[in-house]
Amino acid sequence: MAASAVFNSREFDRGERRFEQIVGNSRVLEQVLEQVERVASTNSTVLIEGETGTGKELIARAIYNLSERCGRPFIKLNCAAIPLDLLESELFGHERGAFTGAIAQKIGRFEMADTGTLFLDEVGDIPPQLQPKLLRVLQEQEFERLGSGHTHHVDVRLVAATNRNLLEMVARNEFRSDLYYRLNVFPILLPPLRARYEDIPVLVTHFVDIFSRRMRKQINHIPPETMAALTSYAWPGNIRELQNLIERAVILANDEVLPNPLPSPGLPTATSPTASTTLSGSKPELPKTLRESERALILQTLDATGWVIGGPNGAATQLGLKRTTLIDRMKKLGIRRPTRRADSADAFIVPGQPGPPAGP
Ligand SMILES: Nc1ncnc2c1ncn2[C@@H]1O[C@H](COP(=O)(O)OP(=O)(O)OP(=O)(O)O)[C@@H](O)[C@H]1O
Repeated sequence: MAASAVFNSREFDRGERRFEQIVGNSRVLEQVLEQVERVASTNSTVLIEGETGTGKELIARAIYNLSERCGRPFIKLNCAAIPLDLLESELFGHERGAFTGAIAQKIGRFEMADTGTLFLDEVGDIPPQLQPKLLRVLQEQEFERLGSGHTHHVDVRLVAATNRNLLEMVARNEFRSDLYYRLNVFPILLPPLRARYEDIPVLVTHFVDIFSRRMRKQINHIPPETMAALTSYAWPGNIRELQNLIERAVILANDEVLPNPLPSPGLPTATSPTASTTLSGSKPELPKTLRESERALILQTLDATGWVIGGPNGAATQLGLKRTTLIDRMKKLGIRRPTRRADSADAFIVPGQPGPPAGP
């Protein structure tokens, strides 16, 4: 596809093609991949944190692929997808007759992953009553199947992922602190797509390439205004949402031109409930100039962070900027915190019009 030649992707430069499936050229992604390379060869537990759709599973597989355990089992379990009463047996297995319905012996994921890697997705969803058992297997590498007194010894490397804030869960007594510290040996934070918007053009061309080939459709042109719109959208569903919208755009494409899959402001949103809303639920604007794109991105990020500028979760960090640089840009772009007008509970002063300054 012609467009992929236009947007140069650093993934093609990575000499050893160690991260073939991971596309992006932002500094933050580079830093994540540096951490992956550093930890992969060890046997240490890794905790991958990030919003849904940011690529946590891809990172878990990359750790496995670069590790000495590559070629041995890679077993995955999404803890949120299994009913709570079945999770224990799913993890540790059971003997026949261990509970009503246990008509045969079952091997659990820890046993399946022996000598290899276990990827526990949504680890924050492990219920409190199971957490001590998980802690034990991580520390001692031993466990018993349900309904059995026989202790099994395993050699399993754990990679866990979560889109929840485990530290806050610890503070609320929903997650055991000893398990948290055991999981948090080597944390890797995968930032949301809106905090690495430099990755968007290469991801767009990557997915256009994949879907156009799959659908045997030629796409030769991505109009700059389409790319600008995609680059300034907040992507609450992250890369998964981008992937799905590009698939739709390829289906809709005519004359080898990729249409803008984001709904226009004011149009009905039936085709895409997520694509049509920002994190705050407002309609995305489609900027035409670079200045408008920058303004839209800053506004969306401020919106998503509740107008908090500083701190680890603030807009400046999310945008990869120093706090003072962001404040400076906000002043130049006339961005001020929206506020309610005294005469109407629902009316807001339009961002960019005079209003009180943003929060810290
Ligand atoms: N950097 C990337 N380059 C190419 N594709 C990516 C990238 N990151 C994510 N993807 C793709 O986006 C989709 C979502 O990624 P993945 O399932 O790894 O996200 P996740 O964070 O594990 O999501 P969840 O929290 O919902 O389980 C997958 O199809 C994955 O291949």
